[in-house]
Amino acid sequence: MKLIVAGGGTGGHLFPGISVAEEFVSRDAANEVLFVGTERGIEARIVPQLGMKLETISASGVRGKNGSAQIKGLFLFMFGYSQSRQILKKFRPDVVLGVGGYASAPLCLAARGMQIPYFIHEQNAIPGLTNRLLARFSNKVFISLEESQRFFPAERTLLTGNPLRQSILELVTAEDSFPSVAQGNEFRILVFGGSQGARSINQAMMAALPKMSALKERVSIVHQTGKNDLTEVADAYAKSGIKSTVLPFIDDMAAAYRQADLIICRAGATTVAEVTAAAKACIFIPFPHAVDDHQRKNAEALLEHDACLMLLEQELSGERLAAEIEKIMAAPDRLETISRNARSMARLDAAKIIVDEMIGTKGTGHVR
Ligand SMILES: CC(=O)N[C@H]1[C@@H](OP(=O)(O)OP(=O)(O)OC[C@H]2O[C@@H](n3ccc(=O)[nH]c3=O)[C@H](O)[C@@H]2O)O[C@H](CO)[C@@H](O)[C@@H]1O
Repeated sequence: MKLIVAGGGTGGHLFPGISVAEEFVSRDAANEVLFVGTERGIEARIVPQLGMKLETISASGVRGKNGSAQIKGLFLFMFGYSQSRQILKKFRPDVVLGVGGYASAPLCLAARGMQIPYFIHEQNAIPGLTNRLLARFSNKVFISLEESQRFFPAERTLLTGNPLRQSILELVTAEDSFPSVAQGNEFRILVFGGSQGARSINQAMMAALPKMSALKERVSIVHQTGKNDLTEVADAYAKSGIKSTVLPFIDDMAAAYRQADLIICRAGATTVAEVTAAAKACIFIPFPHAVDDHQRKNAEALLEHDACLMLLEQELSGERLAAEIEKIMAAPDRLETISRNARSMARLDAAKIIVDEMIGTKGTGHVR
C-alpha cells in the first residue's frame, strides 16, 4: 500500500507523521510512504535525513494576516493544490494522512477531489484552522486529547493519542527512566523550547544561572536554544561554571529525554505526549501566543492529574525559575510522583490504531 503524509512546518506536526510512517512501513516491506510539505518547513531537513521521500509544494497560512498577505496566501494555496494533484497522479497513494501545517490543506483537498480517502490527525487540545476545515470532508479525524472532540463530528472522530516515534516508545521499557536524584547522583536538567527553541525560556534560564550558584556542583544541563540564541546562551553557561551542553537542535530527543531528571520546556502537543511516555517531570512554560492559547490547555490536561508543573510566561523570571528548580531538587519524592503520574497519562498505541484504521479503509480512489 502507499501512504502520503501531508503537512509539517514545525516538529509538532511532522514527528507524529513520521511515527505513523514508521508503523506503516513496519507492517509490510512493500508499503511506501511519501511526505508532502513545504521547502521552508522542518520536514525539508528532517525527512531526507531519515531516508524517507519528500515532495514540496507551495503553501502558506491566511489566519491573522492582512489583505494583501491573504490574497498571496490564496494564490499559493491554488498553486499548491495544482502541485498536489500532480503528486497524487504520480505517486497514486491508497490513503493520505494530514498532520496539520500549511501543506496538509491543498494536498488533502486535492485527494478528496480525486476520491482518495484522507484522514487527519490533530495534536492539540484546541485544533488549528486547517484541521477544522479539513475535518468536514475527511474519512476520519484522529485526536490526541479528549478536549478537542467537541470541534469535530462525533461519528467520524477517534481518540488515538499522539503517535510517538519508535525511539520514544522504547523509553517506556527503559529501566533508568525514573529520576536518579534520590540516589544522590548529579541532577540532570533538559531545557528546550519546542522544535524551534524559545527565546523567553533561553532568557529566563540565562537569568536563572547566577542564582543557581549553590547548586553548581550538583547539576548538569542540556539546553536546546534554537538557531538564534546559541552563542549568547552558551556564553552565559560558560560564565556560570555550571556543567552544560548547549545546542541549537537535538537530533536524538529520545536520548535527551532518557538522561533527564527534570525537563523545562514549552507545552507543544507532541512534546507533552513524548514526556509522558518518557515518564519525566516537566516544568511547562506554555507559549502564550499559540493559537487559542492551546499550549496552556495542553499543559493543563496534565496539571489536572498532578503530572507536571507549570509556569506561565507572565510569572517567568530568572529568580522564579531558579527557585522552582531548587524546590523540586529538594523533593525527590515529589519528582518521582510527577514522573509516575506523567507516565500514567501516556498513550502508546496511537500510531498502531491510526494505521489499522487507514489500511482498513479500502481506497475508492481512482487517479485520473
Ligand atoms: C509556537 C507554536 O505554535 N508551536 C506549535 C508547534 O510546536 P513545536 O513544533 O515546537 O511542537 P511540539 O512541542 O509539539 O513538538 C516538538 C517536536 O520536536 C522535537 N524536537 C524538539 C526540539 C529538538 O531540539 N529536537 C527535536 O527533535 C520533539 O521531540 C517533538 O517531537 O506544533 C505543536 C503541535 O501542533 C503545537 O502544539 C505548538 O503549539
